[in-house]
Amino acid sequence: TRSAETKAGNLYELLSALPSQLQPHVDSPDDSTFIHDMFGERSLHSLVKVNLLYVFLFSALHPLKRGLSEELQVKGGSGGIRELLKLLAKPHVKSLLSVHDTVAQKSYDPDLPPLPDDIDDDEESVKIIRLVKNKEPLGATIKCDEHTGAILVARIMRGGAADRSGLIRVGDELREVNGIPVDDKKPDEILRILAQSQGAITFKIIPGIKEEAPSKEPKMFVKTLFDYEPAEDKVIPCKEAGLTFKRGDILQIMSQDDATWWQAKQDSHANPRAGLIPSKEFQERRFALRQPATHVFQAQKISNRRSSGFRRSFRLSRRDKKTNKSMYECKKSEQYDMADVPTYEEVTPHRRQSGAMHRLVVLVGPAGVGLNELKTKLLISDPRHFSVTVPHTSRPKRNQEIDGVEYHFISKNIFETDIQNNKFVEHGEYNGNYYGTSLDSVHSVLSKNKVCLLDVQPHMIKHLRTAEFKPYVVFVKPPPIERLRETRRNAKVISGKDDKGSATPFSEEDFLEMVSTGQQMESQYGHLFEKVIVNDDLTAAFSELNGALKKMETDTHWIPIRWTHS
Ligand SMILES: Nc1ncnc2c1ncn2[C@@H]1O[C@H](COP(=O)(O)OP(=O)(O)OP(=O)(O)O)[C@@H](O)[C@H]1O
Repeated sequence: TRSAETKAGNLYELLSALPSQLQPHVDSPDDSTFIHDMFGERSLHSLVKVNLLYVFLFSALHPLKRGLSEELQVKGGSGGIRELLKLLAKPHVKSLLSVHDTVAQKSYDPDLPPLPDDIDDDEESVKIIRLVKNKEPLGATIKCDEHTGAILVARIMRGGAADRSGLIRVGDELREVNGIPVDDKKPDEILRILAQSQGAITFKIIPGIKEEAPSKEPKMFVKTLFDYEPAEDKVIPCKEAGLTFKRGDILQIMSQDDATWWQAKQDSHANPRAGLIPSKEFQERRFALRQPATHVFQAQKISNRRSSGFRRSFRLSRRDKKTNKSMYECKKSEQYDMADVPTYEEVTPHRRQSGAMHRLVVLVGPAGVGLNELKTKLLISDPRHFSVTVPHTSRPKRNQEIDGVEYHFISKNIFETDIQNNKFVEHGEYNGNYYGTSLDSVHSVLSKNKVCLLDVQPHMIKHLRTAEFKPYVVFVKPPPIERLRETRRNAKVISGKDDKGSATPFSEEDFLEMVSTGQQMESQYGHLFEKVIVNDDLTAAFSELNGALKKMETDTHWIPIRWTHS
């Protein structure tokens, strides 16, 4: 027994070491937890122990397998043998060994039922299918044919149990489940029978005439631009078959055969089973039907607040500290654009080739959140790598200023023509003069192979989303108000209401506005943000931003596929 225990001890060690040995071959955290749980199971350890004891008794004492007790008795009376005889005579040891034998001799091959003999001649092609059902759903949906009333397989979920079996096809007609005829039953009742069935389920099926051609569509990935919870979707044909996702998740589209319900799986999950998601067209349609009145109203409300809450400046490039704030009002239309219903965007992995132009870094956030502070820190940290644009203005040049350094000075007429010709990313008016950031000024930074840091109002992002700029949009978000009060105790905000642009400590109203504007921006434009950084502790926020930008340059990121074929 000691030797058996030593073996068992070694085996336990082996069992406990296995999960970490297997770790490198396991991709998903779910699988890793499963392996840990399985090898850590006490019942598995006990089984090993029983088996070893058995093996020890019957192979170590070989050839005494039969009539072991008698043989031992013949051998006579050492203390050890007597003890072993006593042990073997105990009823629970006897039952344990007989259980072992029963289990070891059992055949676990599926036991298929005989073919039913009542098959009609014209039902030659009937299929009897037996699937063993575990906790996993079957991965098929059924429907009642409008004309014939037959129960048909409506959909096979890619990667699900039915799909993997390869035995059930879309269009197959279901005749019986576990011997129960289904032709007089409604799909709901059949689903109930299926849900109640444990273990093996037998289906009698008439194969559909049209065999489903295996899909040869190329792999398509999308970034989701909205949150989806099938349990809350009143029209999904089968809630259990739905796929939950959060805005920003990357999904692989497995089937678009159905115009309303696509099949997709989470790219990051190892689970091969697809789930139902609303198709792009369907989601757009129902969004449009649901929203019209509220959206116009919301857009109006937001744009009223935005004149102060969404303000931005060209402060970094200016030397004149006195008038460096809120110099212009936004002129572009900020109406909600119904063409931009956020559903899915087709994406593809992208990695910047060394030496290739950098992606444009677009920073957005509510006024006062710290965009300038973060930008300045980046510039100081590596002035040869990061840069900002030089803005244009129609105001007269001051003595100490140099054209092309603080500003590009141009006349009001030229400024107006340039506006007409869409030469500006953003422009505005302040004290009777125009100010603006031109597209050329962005090109100029990028062509020097520098990372261009540009802060804009969030509604401008969509104009920058081009193959050339491949913008990497960072949203700088304010922390909760209690943290703002704490961290900004000594900070100054340049008041937008005050023409002199004097710096004053943040007021409670500034904090409230910052937080609420931040929330509005996130809910309206969040689908366009690639990175969200909470500017709580400044040093932490800066290092997070710096880290994200390094990754942007070296790692593979998902970008819209339309940016790759320009
Ligand atoms: N994490 C932080 N902790 C403490 N103070 C901060 C933090 N971030 C920014 N500040 C301070 O808040 C003030 C406003 O920051 P900053 O000017 O960078 O904001 P902004 O977003 O550029 O504002 P605006 O859009 O109005 O120009 C500055 O005094 C800045 O030093």
